[in-house]
Amino acid sequence: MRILVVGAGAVGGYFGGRMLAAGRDVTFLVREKRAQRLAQDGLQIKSPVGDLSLPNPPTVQKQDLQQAYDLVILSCKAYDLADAIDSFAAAVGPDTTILPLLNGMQHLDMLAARFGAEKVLGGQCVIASTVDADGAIRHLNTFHGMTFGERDGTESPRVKAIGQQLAGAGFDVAVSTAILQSMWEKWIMLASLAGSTSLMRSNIGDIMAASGGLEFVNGLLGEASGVAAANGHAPGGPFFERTRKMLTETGSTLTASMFRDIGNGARIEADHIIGDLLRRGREAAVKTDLLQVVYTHLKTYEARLLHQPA
Ligand SMILES: NC(=O)C1=CN([C@@H]2O[C@H](COP(=O)(O)OP(=O)(O)OC[C@H]3O[C@@H](n4cnc5c(N)ncnc54)[C@H](OP(=O)(O)O)[C@@H]3O)[C@@H](O)[C@H]2O)C=CC1
Ligand SMILES: CC(C)(CO)C(=O)C(=O)O
Repeated sequence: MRILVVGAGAVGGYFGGRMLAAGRDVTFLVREKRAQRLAQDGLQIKSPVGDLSLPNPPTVQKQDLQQAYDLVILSCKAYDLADAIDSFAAAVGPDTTILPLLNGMQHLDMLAARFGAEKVLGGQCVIASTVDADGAIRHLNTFHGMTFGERDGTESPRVKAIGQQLAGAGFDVAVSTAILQSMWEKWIMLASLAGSTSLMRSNIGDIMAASGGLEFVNGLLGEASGVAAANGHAPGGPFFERTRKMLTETGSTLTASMFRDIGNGARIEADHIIGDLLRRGREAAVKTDLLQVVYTHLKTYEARLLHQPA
């Protein structure tokens, strides 16, 4: 199976690198600077479950993409999505399947609009990884899983084939018959964690120590869950309880990558993770007051980034 991984960043570099090391036919679609870095230093993964050093990983840039691939794994940030879609379009043929790993949901609609709904799987990954200043992928804990499935919940031959191809490639793989529900649940958790830690400028433990902190996090989780329910994906009881416990744990040092990105002056997925949830909530007349405050806060940060020197 010919696999094109779009982006060799924290997610794509990690999973693509593991697949490559396991002998899968993987090529990374990259932009010029990343291509140069990979040619010079190779793909380096630093991980508590095992480092990898892959000299000369196969890369291609958009102007050289000529053939269709069997599987396109999409791992760009949401703010790069429109550009990435244009970049990998030449790799999508009649039999190509697209497996996106972005957080949020809106990318599914954008991909379906461009390539046809039947080409697009649902997908998500459980990992915490980042790209160091030297270009190496740093895996921050021991979780590394990828889950995907048909959006209509069927167990199609193609998801079985992809599951077989990715199994044994050095990370956990699961084919799901309820991938949209899983994606919504992850979105609820992430929007609540990213929203609260970014707005309150600290970790969950500090928010819990603050007057009104517990009520704020519970309120945000309630709003996000309300939007999901109004969109036909009410969070399951066990998921909700687990998430509520995790997001309200006294002394927890938990933060979201969005909080850390803000600290580093980096770009964030404000529209994809919070703005889109807010929009869907408004359309369904769900209470979204706290989400609105979070969104305004994040958009203010983005406005400030625009006039700060790089
Ligand atoms: N990192 C994590 O722990 C997790 C991330 N996610 C989600 O996964 C998605 C990806 O995140 P992450 O990997 O952290 O992001 P990164 O910024 O680390 O990686 C994204 C990569 O996509 C590349 N890219 C963007 N546009 C193009 C293009 N047109 N052509 C080729 N390459 C392109 C970027 O290239 P360049 O280097 O040129 O900028 C970059 O290397 C996000 O939606 C995120 O929310 C989900 C779970 C965990
Ligand atoms: C799920 C979680 C919290 C794991 O890193 C995440 O995706 C993020 O922080 O952006």
